[in-house]
Amino acid sequence: MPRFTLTGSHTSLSLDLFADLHKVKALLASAEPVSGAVLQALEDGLKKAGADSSVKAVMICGENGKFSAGADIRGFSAPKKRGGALGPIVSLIESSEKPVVAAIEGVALGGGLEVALGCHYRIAHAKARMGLPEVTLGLLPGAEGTQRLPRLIGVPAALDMITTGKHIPATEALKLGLVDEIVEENTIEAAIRLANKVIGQPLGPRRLSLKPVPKLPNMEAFLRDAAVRVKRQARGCLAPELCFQAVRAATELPFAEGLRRERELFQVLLSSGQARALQYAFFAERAVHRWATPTGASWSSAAPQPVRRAAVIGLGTMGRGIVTSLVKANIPVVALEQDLEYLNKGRKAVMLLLEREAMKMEGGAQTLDFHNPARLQFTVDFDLLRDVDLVIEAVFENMALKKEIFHKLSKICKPGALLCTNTSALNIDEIASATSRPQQVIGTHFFSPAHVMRLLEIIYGRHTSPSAIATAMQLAKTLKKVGVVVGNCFGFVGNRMMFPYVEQAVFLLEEGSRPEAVDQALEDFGFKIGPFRMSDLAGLDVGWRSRQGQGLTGPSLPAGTPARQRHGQRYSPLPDLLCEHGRFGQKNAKGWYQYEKAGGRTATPDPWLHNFLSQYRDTHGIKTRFIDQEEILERCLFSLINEGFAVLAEGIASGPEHLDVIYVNGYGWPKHTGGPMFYASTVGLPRVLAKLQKYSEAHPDVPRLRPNAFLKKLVAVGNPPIKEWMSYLSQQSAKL
Ligand SMILES: CC/C=C/CC(=O)SCCNC(=O)CCNC(=O)[C@H](O)C(C)(C)COP(=O)(O)OP(=O)(O)OC[C@H]1O[C@@H](n2cnc3c(N)ncnc32)[C@H](O)[C@@H]1OP(=O)(O)O
Repeated sequence: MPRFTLTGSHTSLSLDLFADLHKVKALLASAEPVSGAVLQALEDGLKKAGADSSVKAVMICGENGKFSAGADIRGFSAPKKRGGALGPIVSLIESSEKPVVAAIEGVALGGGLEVALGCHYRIAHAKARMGLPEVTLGLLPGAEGTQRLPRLIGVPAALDMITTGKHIPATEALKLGLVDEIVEENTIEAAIRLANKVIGQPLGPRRLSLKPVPKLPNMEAFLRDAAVRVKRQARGCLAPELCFQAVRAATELPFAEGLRRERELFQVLLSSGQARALQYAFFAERAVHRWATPTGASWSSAAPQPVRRAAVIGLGTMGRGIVTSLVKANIPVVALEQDLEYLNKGRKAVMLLLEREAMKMEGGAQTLDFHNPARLQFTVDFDLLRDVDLVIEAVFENMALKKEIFHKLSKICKPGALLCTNTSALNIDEIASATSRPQQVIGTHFFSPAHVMRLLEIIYGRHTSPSAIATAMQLAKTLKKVGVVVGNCFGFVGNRMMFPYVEQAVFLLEEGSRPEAVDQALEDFGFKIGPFRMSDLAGLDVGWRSRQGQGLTGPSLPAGTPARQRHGQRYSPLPDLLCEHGRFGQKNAKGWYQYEKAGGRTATPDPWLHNFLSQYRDTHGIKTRFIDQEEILERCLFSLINEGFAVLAEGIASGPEHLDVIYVNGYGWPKHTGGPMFYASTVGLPRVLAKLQKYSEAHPDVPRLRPNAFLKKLVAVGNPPIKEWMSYLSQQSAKL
């Protein structure tokens, strides 16, 4: 059988849409409008195969063990490039009079999977992954995928894949009927065998466009529930809802009309700002992986050390999540606590988390081996840390305690061991000063719950070695997290930018707003959870202890300090007062809201709090005023963004995408806006500046509302695109 592949000897066919990753990257470097050429080559190839009577079947495969990662994402924002041209090619494949078999190895994603859906048969390697991730890029599968997939695997499974964009393993694809066969050995040979077998068999039943969408006994009810679910999960993101509409069209319209609807919806998404933001977020995540420090260290100059065994100190909320994360990544762990009581409590909690994770993984290829002491050992004996490659300290935020632990580690651990501190704000250099090896001390700031949240903020100190940074970045990858390398300052990047945001939220309460109004505005903007609900969840006492430590409240506050001022700046004692009234948040059923019980999750507005706020305003002579949603958003978001410019100007992060990746992955910032700095670029820096100026004039005692000099400079030079921002930072003003 003559063989026609998309790749191999027809190398030109493997370009762009059908490229393996290596090729996609190569393409990006070239200015050639290759996509059209590839589509043309495909069309020509198919026509040639159709016209050649010696060709009995066609096999489509990828190159270098990968079927296709889909369209070149950068192409969506390129001028004149419009998606959709692939659809007719997929139709052409399907209408072939000779059987076409897709041989799927590696990945078949997006347009790649849509090509496979046009084929009459699909065969996949057992390790292959498939998906329609367009929704994660703010799009929908616009090459007829929303109409073919439901016909093949049914509406519930298709809707799930298309609205979440998840990649599924070949084993699951086989169960769903997405592929006809999976093989452990050579996929291409197996595909050729299959093609030979099906020559001469009728193709009609294999053409998905001719199949009806499988009926459900309760399709209407199913779609109604699904619509509500998708909308709730989308939280303001357009793509999942439009993906849903396209799939619903498949259930209501004939194939050709469904395609028209798919194209219309695709165009709406393509021209939306959200698609641009989500595509920016895709590349931002990859950009932060290419870390560099002011001294020029990077992957190319620093090799990560292997982490064969790790230790975690402290089994509180963070430590438990970190242990779970390490076990899930198959790294043997020693978990250490200060005494047996804490150890037993921690062990129980870790085991519970791991049981739950094991249940989630049931039926999958991987299993969790955590009952074996060689994989997970609980101890109170520091000596067991002698031969670990890496230690993560996760005790509570107390500098003296952390220094004591690091001093001990420096004496006990083997010379090459990496010493990590899971602090959310404390000075890495000061912690490192307690050791004899500051080059091996690094901050690894996990986010709660640590086995779930994707972000790992990696903080280098003055003496941290490049290899320590590379090891921490490699660890992030092993833990399936996104590591972001940042410099050392109070709160690092994430929390430092969060301070002004929370500060504004509380000031808004002083001036007349309510927690539920502020939370609602920010949740409508797309945050997973507003600042007051978040603070109740985290526990109000955490911040209270920290402020006491900083001398901002509590017994060490000098007598006569004005209630609403610290160091000459505006300060709100509201959060302190709530704690003094014994309101610590969810843990004791009252905080900014009231809850059904201690540990309850349902926040209800609390008349006590409303009354307390009006008394507070009376006491301090504050005239209550109505604060609209616009002011809430502008003050909270723009003050956070303003701090972001300060972070960039000080060289704490090497680019705005670092800040965006941190916020999207660690702070619930809505990804479809790209992150705070990308959002600022879409709002327009002149507008951000003007608003900050306005609010700063109204609140001269709030320094964090004063527009940062870097922001002013960017406006002065004409509001350049985000990718050019860093070039306007003078060498002198940046540490980088
Ligand atoms: C009408 C026609 C419409 C078609 C719709 C589409 O096809 S939209 C595109 C759908 N495809 C995707 O969303 C896949 C995106 N890629 C990935 O999920 C992952 O890259 C991967 C394929 C699973 C591989 O992951 P891995 O961790 O191994 O590598 P990286 O993610 O680091 O990627 C390596 C480099 O390749 C670049 N890249 C990958 N896919 C694309 C792509 N589709 N377009 C452009 N570039 C892509 C990626 O950016 C990395 O390069 P860097 O230089 O490091 O940025």
